[in-house]
Amino acid sequence: MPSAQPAASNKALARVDVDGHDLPPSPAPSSPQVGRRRYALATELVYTETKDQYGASSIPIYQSATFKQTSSNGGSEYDYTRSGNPTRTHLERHLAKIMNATRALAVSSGMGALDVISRLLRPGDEVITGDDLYGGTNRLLTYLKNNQGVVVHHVDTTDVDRVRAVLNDKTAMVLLETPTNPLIKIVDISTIARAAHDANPKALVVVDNTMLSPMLCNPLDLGADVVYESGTKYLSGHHDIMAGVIACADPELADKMYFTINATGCGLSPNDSFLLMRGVKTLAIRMEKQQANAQRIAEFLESHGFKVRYPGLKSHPQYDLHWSIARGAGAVLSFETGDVTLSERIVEAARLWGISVSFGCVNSLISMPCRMSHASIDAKTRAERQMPEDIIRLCVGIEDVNDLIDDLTRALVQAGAVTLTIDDFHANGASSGTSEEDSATASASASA
Ligand SMILES: Cc1ncc(COP(=O)(O)O)c(C=O)c1O
Ligand SMILES: N[C@@H](CCSC[C@H](N)C(=O)O)C(=O)O
Repeated sequence: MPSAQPAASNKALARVDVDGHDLPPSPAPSSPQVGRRRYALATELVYTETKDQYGASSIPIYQSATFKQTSSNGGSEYDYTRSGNPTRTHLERHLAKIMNATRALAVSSGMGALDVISRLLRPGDEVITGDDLYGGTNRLLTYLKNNQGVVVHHVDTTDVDRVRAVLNDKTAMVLLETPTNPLIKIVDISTIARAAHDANPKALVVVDNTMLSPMLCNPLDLGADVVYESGTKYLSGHHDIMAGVIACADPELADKMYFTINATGCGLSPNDSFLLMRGVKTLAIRMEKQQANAQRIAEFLESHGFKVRYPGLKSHPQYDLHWSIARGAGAVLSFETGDVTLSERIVEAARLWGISVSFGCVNSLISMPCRMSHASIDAKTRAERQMPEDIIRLCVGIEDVNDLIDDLTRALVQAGAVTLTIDDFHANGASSGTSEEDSATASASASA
C-alpha cells in the first residue's frame, strides 16, 4: 500500500531523516517571502496577508486534525495537523519574517523548543552553556548529561575567555541566554559565535532570546545558527498560552528540527497558533510601555540603594555590551535586599504585583527565583553559581507606572526595607490611587 504523501510544504520537508541520512535533499521552502522584511519591525509585526478565500483579515483557526486529499496519493497541501496546519504555517511564516530567519517552527512551549533543538545532539557531543540560566533549561541539560551521554560545561559566558577555554572540536553546541535569567548578565553573542565556529565549524550556536524577543534582538544577525524563544512570554504577551518558537537560516537544519516536531508531535495547536499570532501583533507597543515602566522602576529602586540588575541602568557593568547587541533593555529586572526573609516580606506585601513565575506579559509580576522559577536548581549548585537567595525578580507590565511604584513603595515600607515619611512616599512617585490606608501603613512602618 503506498504511504500517504505529506502536504506540499510540510511533506516535502518531512522526507528528511533527523540525521539527514538516505533521503533526498530538501526542496526549496514553498514560501520564498520568509525572512524578508519590507517595513520597520513594528509595521511587519502587524502586517500579514492571509490566503483565506473570504479575505479574512485575521488567520482563521483551522481546528481540524485531518485534511481531505484529492486522490489516494494525497495531493493536498495538508494531511494531518501534527504534520502541518494552515494556522500554524501562517504563524511560522510571520515569525520567520520578524526573526530574520529562513524558517521558523512553532511548538508547544519554550522547553519543547529546546527539546527539539537538543535532539540534534548525539552521545559524546559537548555543550557549552552559562552558569546563570533559566531553571528549566538547566534541568533539561542536566537530563541530557545524565541520560543521553552529552557532556555539558557550565561556564560564565559573560567571560569569552572562559568559553574559549572549553571550546574544542567536540563542541557541538554553545547555548547562550542574554540577558541571563535571573541575574541579568549580558553575553557577547557575536564574539562567542565566531570563537565557536573557529573551534568547530559544525558547532551550533543556539541563543535563547526569550528575555528580549525579536523586537529587541535578532541573534541570527549576530552569528547565531539557531534562535529559540518561549512564546509564553513577550511574543504572546498575555500569559494565556504556552508556546515555543525556533528559527534558523539553514533550511536543512530546519528540516531536521521539523522532522522531530512531526515525529514527536509537539507542533503548536491551531488555537494556540492563532493566539500567538494575535499576541505578536501588539509586541512593539507592549514592549515600549513595559520597558519605559521597567526603566522608571529600576531607577526608583536604585535611588533607594538597592543593588539593581537591569541593562537600562548605566550602572550595569555590561551596559555598553548590551546596547551593542540589543535595541532595548527589556522589562525584567532583579534586585537584592541582603536578607532572604526581608525579600520574602516584600514579595508578600505587594498587591498590584502578582506573585508568579514567568515574564513578558501585560501585568506585572514579582517573584523569588531561588524558590520559584529556579527552584529546580539545587541549593548547592545555586550557591556555587553565586545566585543570591534573596534576589527578587520584577517582570514589569503595562500598568500605570505610578501605581506600580506606589505599590512597590508600600511593600518596601511595610516589609521594613526602607524608611519613608508620607511626604517621601509621595515624592517617590506615590500619586494617583494611593489610598489613605496605604499612606497610613507607610507612616506606621516608617516610624517602627
Ligand atoms: C529564558 C527562558 N527560556 C525558556 C523558558 C521556557 O519556556 P516555557 O515556559 O514556554 O517552556 C523560560 C521560562 O519558562 C525562560 O525563562
Ligand atoms: N514550575 C515551573 C516553573 C516555571 S518558571 C517560568 C519562567 N521561565 C520564569 O523564569 O519565571 C518549572 O518547574 O518549570
